Amino acid sequence: MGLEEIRKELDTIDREIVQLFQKRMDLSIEVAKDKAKTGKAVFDGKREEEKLNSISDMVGDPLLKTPARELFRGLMTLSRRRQLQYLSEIGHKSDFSFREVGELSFSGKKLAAQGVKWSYSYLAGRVFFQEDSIEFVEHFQDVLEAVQSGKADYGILPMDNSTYGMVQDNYDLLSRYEELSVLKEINYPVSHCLCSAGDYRTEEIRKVYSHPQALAQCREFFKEYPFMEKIADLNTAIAAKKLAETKEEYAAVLCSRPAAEYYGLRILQDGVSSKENTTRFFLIGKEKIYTKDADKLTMILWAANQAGSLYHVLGDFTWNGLSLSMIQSRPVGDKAFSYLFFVDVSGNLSEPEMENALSALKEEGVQFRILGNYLPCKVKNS
Ligand SMILES: O=C(O)C(=O)C[C@]1(C(=O)O)C=C[C@@H](O)C=C1
Repeated sequence: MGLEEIRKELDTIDREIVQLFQKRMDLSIEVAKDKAKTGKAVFDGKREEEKLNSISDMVGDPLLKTPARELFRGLMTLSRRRQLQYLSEIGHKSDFSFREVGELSFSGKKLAAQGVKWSYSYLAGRVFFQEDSIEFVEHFQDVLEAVQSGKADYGILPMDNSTYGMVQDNYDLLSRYEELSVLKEINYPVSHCLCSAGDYRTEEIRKVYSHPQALAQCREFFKEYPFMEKIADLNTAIAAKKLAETKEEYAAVLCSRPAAEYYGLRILQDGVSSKENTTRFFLIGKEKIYTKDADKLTMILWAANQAGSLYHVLGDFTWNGLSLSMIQSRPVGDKAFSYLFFVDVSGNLSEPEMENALSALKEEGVQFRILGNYLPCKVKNS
């Protein structure tokens, strides 16, 4: 048989497959109608497992058993997706404990930020809050404690940096505060300058103080000056404030330009970090709310430690046409080499696609927590 002939036969088979596929999907609606009456869950794991086993028994070629299982798992996922779509069309809503609100209001509200004035948390917080509504705390955890206890209405935390990656401690912290949620993402351009208390040239500096993230974001700079000792501090602006007080000789800090100016330091070099260096901050609140224009959702997933579980979980998003922009893992802690996943997905909780994807996860018994559904905000370089 030549290629032309083979293709003709493939076309005939595909036509039959499409007809059967349509027939199967029509039956899915009938199943959904029945389940709407009886209240049975869309997902029936036992039935799916039995079906997959009988499919692999039916397939003669051992090499085709696993692909056939995959094909039918896909078909049943589509069937569930169609059923959930139908159920949401007839008014069945899932409760994800988040409420849609008109808009977020920050006026007259207090924001907790780590550090001191002109820290990057302060600068990012200033995008939405007046100077006198920002209260400083010492550690990142204190930010979450302040929101949890009601001492502050909101809190701000750096989560990721475009040069150095995730702020692991803050992801770990956020996973532990179940009552809190993410209300906004602020992408703030971060440009560090090297500054000292005295009149030095860059090559005379022997010690550089800053937050470990800032020191890491300037690693290209340190390659040129390997003799400089890098010393971690709680915050870039705290380091600047301390140096202004101690006036330590041949020492410098990496901090924002406004921090250097405010604490009266001398700028030896500006733009030490890369031009594109941007930090992603989360604005944290206590209410589980989202706005109509929210188009990004962050969640934590606990995927079972078995073959393909993460693949199937993520499949629920792709099957619903939702794109994943980030996935990062963190150790769970109490069990060696057990991980949870932070996932960013495009979409809004009130859209059927999102509702369907999350309902599918819920029905499949996947453990997850929505951290927030928000509209990201990008601050331009000043
Ligand atoms: O049999 C059912 O209960 C269905 O909903 C149908 C179906 C399928 O497409 O075969 C889909 C979802 C269930 O998890 C199991 C099977």
